[in-house]
Amino acid sequence: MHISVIGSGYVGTTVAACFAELGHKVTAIDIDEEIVNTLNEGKAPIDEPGLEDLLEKHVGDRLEATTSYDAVPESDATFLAIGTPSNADGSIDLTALEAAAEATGEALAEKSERHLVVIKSTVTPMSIGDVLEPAVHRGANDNENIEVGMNPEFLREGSAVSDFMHPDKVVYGTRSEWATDKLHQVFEPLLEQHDADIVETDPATASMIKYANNAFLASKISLVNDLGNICKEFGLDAYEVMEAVGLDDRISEQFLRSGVGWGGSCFPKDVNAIIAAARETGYDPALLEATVEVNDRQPERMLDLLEKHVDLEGARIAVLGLAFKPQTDDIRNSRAIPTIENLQERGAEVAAYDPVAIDPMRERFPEIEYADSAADALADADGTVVVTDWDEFAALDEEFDAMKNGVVVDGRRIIQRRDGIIYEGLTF
Ligand SMILES: NC(=O)C1=CN([C@@H]2O[C@H](COP(=O)(O)OP(=O)(O)OC[C@H]3O[C@@H](n4cnc5c(N)ncnc54)[C@H](O)[C@@H]3O)[C@@H](O)[C@H]2O)C=CC1
Ligand SMILES: O=C(O)[C@H]1O[C@H](OP(=O)(O)OP(=O)(O)OC[C@H]2O[C@@H](n3ccc(=O)[nH]c3=O)[C@H](O)[C@@H]2O)[C@H](O)[C@@H](O)[C@@H]1O
Repeated sequence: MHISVIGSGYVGTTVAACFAELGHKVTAIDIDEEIVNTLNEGKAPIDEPGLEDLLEKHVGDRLEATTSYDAVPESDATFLAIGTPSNADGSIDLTALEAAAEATGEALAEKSERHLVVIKSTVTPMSIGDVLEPAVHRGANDNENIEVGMNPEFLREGSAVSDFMHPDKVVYGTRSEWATDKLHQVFEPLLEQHDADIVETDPATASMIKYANNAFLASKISLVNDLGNICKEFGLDAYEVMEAVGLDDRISEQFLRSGVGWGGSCFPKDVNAIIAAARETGYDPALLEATVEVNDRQPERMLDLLEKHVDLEGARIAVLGLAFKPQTDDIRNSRAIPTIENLQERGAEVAAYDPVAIDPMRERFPEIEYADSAADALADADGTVVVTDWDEFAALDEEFDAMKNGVVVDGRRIIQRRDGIIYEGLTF
């Protein structure tokens, strides 16, 4: 098959490279010329394990990038993987996706065979029928050969290629048997090599499945954090408790790591978007609001613990970890951001370190000190907080001896307790 993929960010580039690996001819389309040029050199515009190998293998052969939508009508199906950020009130901002949907429609206005346009972006259920389908059809001058479907994506940053190639489920959100068959032709080569459940449903339900998935995972972590905070008050270790709880198959051992909370480009925006969409209907999503509230409180709790041992006014505090999770330089909604803001409000001087995420954080906080290593950040520090669970922090040992006061508040349960430090786990 020939597939066009509009948008070459985290999802679009991964999807395009993986479709090529599955044997499809792929045209990747992005408005950003720099991204297109990078892709056509066989290089990855984002840092994801295995992605550049796939691009090197397929660019110039099965995979080509361009800024032009001309290849859209020549392809058999088009996937839209455009960002869906938040408005100031948390609701979904569809501006970029709607523009791309309309441009896709325009490219298909003269097409005389049936063509499937698939929304890959995460969008609120009603926005497909209310905004995106109308945009495609408006662009296509109501060409009746064009149909819109939904195929949500569940990959994680840091393991995007592997997650795409080994999904638990593939969701086909369509309005006709023809569209379901078309989507199945796209995924058949993947499903031949990997056993995944196929869910066949309508587009709105498909997009709600995506929100429910992310809301469930974010709420699971917030629940674990709430229980973890209670454990801490009782002097108990939430990790020991959750290890036992996770033995229950109905709960599962995954996503039970308590600490400073969830960040990233998706959980915060998606939980807020579904809350805003629910409120628009008049429904008050009380549990999801609590999910956000618990998450927002964790950095402050971490600093309250620190302040039990250190007067933060004028103190030098090392912040270990700036990325929203390990194996990425992505700082979007990282828990390091409220942690640093809060430290500044409390009068502390921040010495920050991360193996890869210093440059993006420097743009956000140009005024703080960035250390070249964890050891340098710890030197002469009055205290340290651990925000990201990078493996290299687990190996820290005598580096703590260079601290002025060896107070360590561990937001991720990654630091080994040792003599000479005052260790406080956030939930343990
Ligand atoms: N990042 C992730 O791990 C995941 C993201 N998603 C969802 O996938 C969607 C895309 O997310 P990302 O890939 O992270 O976004 P991104 O911001 O990394 O990439 C979007 C790309 O679209 C391009 N673009 C914007 N307007 C365009 C237009 N009119 N025509 C062509 N290209 C255009 C931009 O230049 C950019 O390269 C979002 O809805 C997100 O929620 C879903 C699962 C995982
Ligand atoms: O919609 C999306 O974009 C994606 O969002 C998440 O993926 P991602 O944000 O890349 O990363 P996760 O591994 O889920 O971690 C998210 C946050 O939760 C935190 N987390 C995770 C697990 C845990 O037990 N505890 C915990 O605090 C991480 O530190 C991180 O800040 C989902 O896991 C993906 O399935 C989904 O496709």
